[in-house]
Amino acid sequence: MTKLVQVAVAILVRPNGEYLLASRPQGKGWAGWWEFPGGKIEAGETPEHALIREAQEELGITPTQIQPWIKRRYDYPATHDAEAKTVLLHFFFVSAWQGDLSARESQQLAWQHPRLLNVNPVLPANAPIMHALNLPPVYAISNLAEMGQDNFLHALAKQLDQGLQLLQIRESQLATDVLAALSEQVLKICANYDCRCLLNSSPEQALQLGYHGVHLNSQRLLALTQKPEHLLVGASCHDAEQLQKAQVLQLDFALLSPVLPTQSHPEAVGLGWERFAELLNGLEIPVYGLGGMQHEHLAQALACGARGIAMQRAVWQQKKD
Ligand SMILES: Nc1nc2c([nH]c(=O)n2[C@@H]2O[C@H](COP(=O)(O)OP(=O)(O)OP(=O)(O)O)[C@@H](O)[C@H]2O)c(=O)[nH]1
Ligand SMILES: [Mg+2]
Repeated sequence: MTKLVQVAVAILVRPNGEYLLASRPQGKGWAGWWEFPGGKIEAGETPEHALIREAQEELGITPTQIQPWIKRRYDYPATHDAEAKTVLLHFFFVSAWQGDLSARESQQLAWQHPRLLNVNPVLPANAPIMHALNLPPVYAISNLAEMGQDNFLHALAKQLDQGLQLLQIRESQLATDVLAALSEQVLKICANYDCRCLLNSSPEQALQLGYHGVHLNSQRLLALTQKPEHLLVGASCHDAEQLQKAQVLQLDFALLSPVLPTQSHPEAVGLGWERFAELLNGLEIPVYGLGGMQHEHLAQALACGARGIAMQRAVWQQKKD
């Protein structure tokens, strides 16, 4: 049996979404590969303590805002410079720290834009993490039925100004020509921002209307045999079987709902956070929680291992800070 190594891993994030990678120094196993700063949890340490100690040792900073995220197990084979081992990685987001950041172990440091990874290779255990970081923590869903088009476009402009990066247009009640006109307007506004738009429809219609992506409902997901090309693809899931299907097809992300009771499906009880976390455990594709979500639920969703939250109502209301 190989040994199990517990590791605390820090994803340092700047307000603009960039995150920090470091190269593994010469002399360590997998030297030259890129990773997040961090290291082994020592006996008697909590993962948080190890995270802070490692950030001090490797970067000369003390994290002050720490958010637990995914735990991930990975089996490393033996290589020319390292023995075989199994790691249990405890990932944390670190969004604030004290001290001046510097490379204390002669490692190289590189800030990465979430969508333009420009260093390689990254440690193989991190592949699904890099994939998840391609996506932002908030996924907004349109709600014309309740808001009307003018209010929606107004609220959209405001959210784009505040950094919204992922949007689903979910308006299957609209006639084709009305949807086409709305889509043109939305895509035009979003083009001025770093926001990707998905249409809740068929891949064919999403492509035809010029969307960046398609969002499949669970029925479309279950009927799908191959990931549609040239589109960012998300899918709505309600159980383990649907999540598995989204993973097998290597979709870009899944939406799992309803986490909490919601106005749109008042008859549904909601999975609850515990079941939500259970369903996410071990999954390799990024997942958003949907159903009764408010901005303040983001930390809880991340702690369950989700990439973030999806909102159809609260996202269009002004954030209370
Ligand atoms: N720091 C870090 N380690 C990772 C990541 N992904 C990943 O698989 N690992 C693995 O987790 C283990 C971390 O050990 P480490 O060698 O960095 O430990 P350390 O900083 O305490 O250094 P040490 O070698 O002096 O004990 C390594 O096996 C490494 O391959 C990551 O993103 N960051
Ligand atoms: Mg380390």
